[in-house]
Amino acid sequence: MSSVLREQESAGPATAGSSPAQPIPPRLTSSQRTWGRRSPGGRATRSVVRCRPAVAPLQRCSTSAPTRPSTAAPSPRTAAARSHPRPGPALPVPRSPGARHPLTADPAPPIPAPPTPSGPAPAGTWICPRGRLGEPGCTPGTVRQLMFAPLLTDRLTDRPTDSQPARAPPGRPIRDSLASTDRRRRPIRAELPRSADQSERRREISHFSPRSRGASRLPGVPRAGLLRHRLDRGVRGLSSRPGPACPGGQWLRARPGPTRPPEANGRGTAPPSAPTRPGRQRQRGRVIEEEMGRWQDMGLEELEKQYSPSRWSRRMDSESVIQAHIDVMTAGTQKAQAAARTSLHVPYGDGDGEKLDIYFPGDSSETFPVFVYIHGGYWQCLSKDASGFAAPALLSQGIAVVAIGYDIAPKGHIDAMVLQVRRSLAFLVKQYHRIRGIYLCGHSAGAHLAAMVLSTDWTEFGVVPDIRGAVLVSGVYDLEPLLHTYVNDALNMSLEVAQRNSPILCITQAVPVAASCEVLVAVAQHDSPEFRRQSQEYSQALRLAGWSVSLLDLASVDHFDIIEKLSEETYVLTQVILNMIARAC
Ligand SMILES: Nc1ccccc1C(=O)C[C@H](N)C(=O)O
Repeated sequence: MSSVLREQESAGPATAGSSPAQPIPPRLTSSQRTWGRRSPGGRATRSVVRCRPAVAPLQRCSTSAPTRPSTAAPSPRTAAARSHPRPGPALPVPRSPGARHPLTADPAPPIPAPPTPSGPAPAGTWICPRGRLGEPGCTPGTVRQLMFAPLLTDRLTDRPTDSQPARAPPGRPIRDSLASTDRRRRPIRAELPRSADQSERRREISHFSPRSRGASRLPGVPRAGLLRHRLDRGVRGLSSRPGPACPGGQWLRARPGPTRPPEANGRGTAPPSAPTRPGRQRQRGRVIEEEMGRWQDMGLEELEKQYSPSRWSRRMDSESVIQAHIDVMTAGTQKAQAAARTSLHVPYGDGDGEKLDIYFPGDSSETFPVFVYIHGGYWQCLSKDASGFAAPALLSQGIAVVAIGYDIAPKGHIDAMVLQVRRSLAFLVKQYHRIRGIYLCGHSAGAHLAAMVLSTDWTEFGVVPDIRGAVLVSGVYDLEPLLHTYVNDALNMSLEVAQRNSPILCITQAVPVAASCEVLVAVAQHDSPEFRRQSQEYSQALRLAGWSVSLLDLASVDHFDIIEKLSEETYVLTQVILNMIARAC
């Protein structure tokens, strides 16, 4: 181990050197473990699993799952991404037993035997193997529903590369502010051949999913051109009181009003009460159907609401849910630091913010998988000091945790943040030779940064991190809509910056080895429709580029507790991550 990474013994009694690193224990039945695996030949699988943390009564589940035809035509945006100057991540990592990692001095350890199935899945586990629903491993109460991603076409347009930020003139929808570029754009359909099998599946899905009648997509995500989504009424307005201080940065709070003058950062004004299209409402608190358009057609007020995750939580009001999030993440991290052996504030660069925290599993003398967490906070809030909360659940399974720090805005610029997280990974790989695979995880803005890491050309870094999995939780993958919201006040992105930092525009064609990196895109039921759409479209685009991707729609959670609960060993996402690591080890 490099001296820079030598552990500082800050271990508490619980884990310090006590338990030897255990191989990740089996948690799922053999059929369950096949969930999300790659199809023969390395083609990406496509699966959307809607799941519920608690055991829920089985509604119905289908019995077969088609894979995307391998002859699928790439979307124009994917095609554009392929010609992007950045080449795809090449991950030439030997996986055979006894092989040497090209970047380590130590021989790679023998690959442990896959976990043996032992009994039924833990309560609340919902994982469904593709094509095996209905088999013994897929028991009533474990599966809510299985759906397939739709073929989203309306956002798959080619983009201008203007360096001028877009503006929304007063009283006009965002779309009008894009007129100079948008009118030149012709929406290009990226439909894939639709087999009879797929049509059949859509019928099955709508039959089995009464709450998503006729929709073969995530609820809340638009059908091409027209969004018919359901959401609870009772979205709370925001208080005008100033919010609590946000550790690591300024307080983030969406303003209720859109009355701001046009500014150089790309935001413009919008009508004070830019109406969304009329929706059909039932009673307060009950499910409604509402029609909305693309983000370009939204008024600024609606767009700000869509990009204010706290306004979609059903647990608390906007300010409370953010404050609770900060508190929970910080307290969880402190608890983890008190119990684990750690190396804190390890510099990976010269900048003040370029530090990372390492949490070591009980026995770190052997090689171990590393879970690298990139925090969220809209690139303006939180820090690595609130990023160790998931460590206890992972350390106990022999997985090290690394929390990455980066310079948030306004000090940090989005280009710099992307570079920092890339450099932090390169640093880890160069400095520490006992890493047995990296599993990236990012939440919200951190998911964006993690997604940018996936499209890194590592040649300029001199190393190729062995990224075997990526878990992208409630992320933003197309930054352009943010240009028109309060989020860009601190980020100050131009259209050009937003585009070159939009993962959906940087997707690289998966090469066979890169395809062995499993990507899990997770989104919360109570994320906003725009967040949900972004997750769906990004996962779809990755899949079309040959990546192995699963889209996970987590029921009964919002933008914040979807990640907070990672501190719980029994939480479904924790189980998915453990399972992903077990499969890849
Ligand atoms: N993702 C976060 C993580 C931590 C703290 C805040 C956020 C936010 O997104 C704040 C945003 N202004 C909101 O209205 O929800």
